[in-house]
Amino acid sequence: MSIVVKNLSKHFAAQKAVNDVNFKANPGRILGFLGPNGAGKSTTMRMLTGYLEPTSGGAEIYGKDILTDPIEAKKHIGYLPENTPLYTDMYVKEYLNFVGQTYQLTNLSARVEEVIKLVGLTPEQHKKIGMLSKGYRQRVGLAQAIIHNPEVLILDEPTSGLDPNQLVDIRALIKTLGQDKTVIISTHIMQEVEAICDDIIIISKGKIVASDSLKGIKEAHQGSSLEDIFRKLTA
Ligand SMILES: Nc1ncnc2c1ncn2[C@@H]1O[C@H](COP(=O)(O)OP(=O)(O)OP(=O)(O)O)[C@@H](O)[C@H]1O
Repeated sequence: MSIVVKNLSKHFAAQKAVNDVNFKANPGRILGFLGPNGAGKSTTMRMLTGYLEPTSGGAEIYGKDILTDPIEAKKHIGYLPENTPLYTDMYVKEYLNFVGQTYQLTNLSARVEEVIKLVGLTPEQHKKIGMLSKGYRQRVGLAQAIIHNPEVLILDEPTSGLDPNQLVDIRALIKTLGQDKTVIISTHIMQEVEAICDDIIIISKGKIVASDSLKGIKEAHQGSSLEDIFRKLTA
C-alpha cells in the first residue's frame, strides 16, 4: 500500500473542510479525486504533501508518517499544486535544475532534458517561466513534480488551462506515469476521469461520499453517467 490515509481532518475555525477522511491507494492505479468546488480536495492534497498540518488524523506514504517523518515521506511524493507557485523570473531549465538540486539528483542535466521532453516543453525550454502561456506553465509544474521520479504523484487539477491538443498529450503522460506509480488527480472533468482513472473518490463538504473503482461505481449506479452519479451524490 503506498498511501494510507487515516481519519484525516482539517478544520478552519468552525468549518470542517476535511472531515474524517480514510482511503488507501496503490501503485499502478490512477485515483480520481472528485468533488464540487470547496469540497476539500486541495486541502486533503495539501495535507498529504506536508504543506498543511491536519487538525487530526494522518497519513502514511510508503510507510512513512507525514507528521512524524515528513522529510522521508516527501521524498516519495511529486506534487503539482492547484496554483503552481513557479519562479517567474527563472528560465525553464534554470528552474528545473534548481528543483533537481534540492533533491540532490545525479546526472541532473540529462534528467532535466528528459523531463522537458516528457512533458512536451521542448519548444519553450529556453524561455523565462513568466513568459510562458498558462498551459506551458502547467507543464513546468508537472516537470518539477516528476523530476525526482517519485513513486507517488499528487496532481491538483493537472490539466486546467490546457488546450484540447495539450489535454490529450498530458493525459497520455499521466496514464503512462500511472502504470507503475500511485497517482492521485483532482479534476472537474468527468471525461478525463473516464479516460484515465481506475479508481474514484467523491468528496462532498469534507466527507467521502463514494470510494470505488470506476467500473464498480458505474455498476452500483446501474450504468448512469459519471456526471449523473456525481450530481446525485454531491447535490
Ligand atoms: N487557509 C484556509 N483558511 C480558511 N478556509 C480555507 C482555507 N483553505 C481552504 N479553506 C476552505 O476549505 C474548503 C475546502 O477548500 P478546498 O480548496 O480544499 O476545496 P476544493 O475541493 O479543492 O475546491 P475547488 O474544486 O474549488 O478547487 C473551502 O470552503 C475553503 O474556503
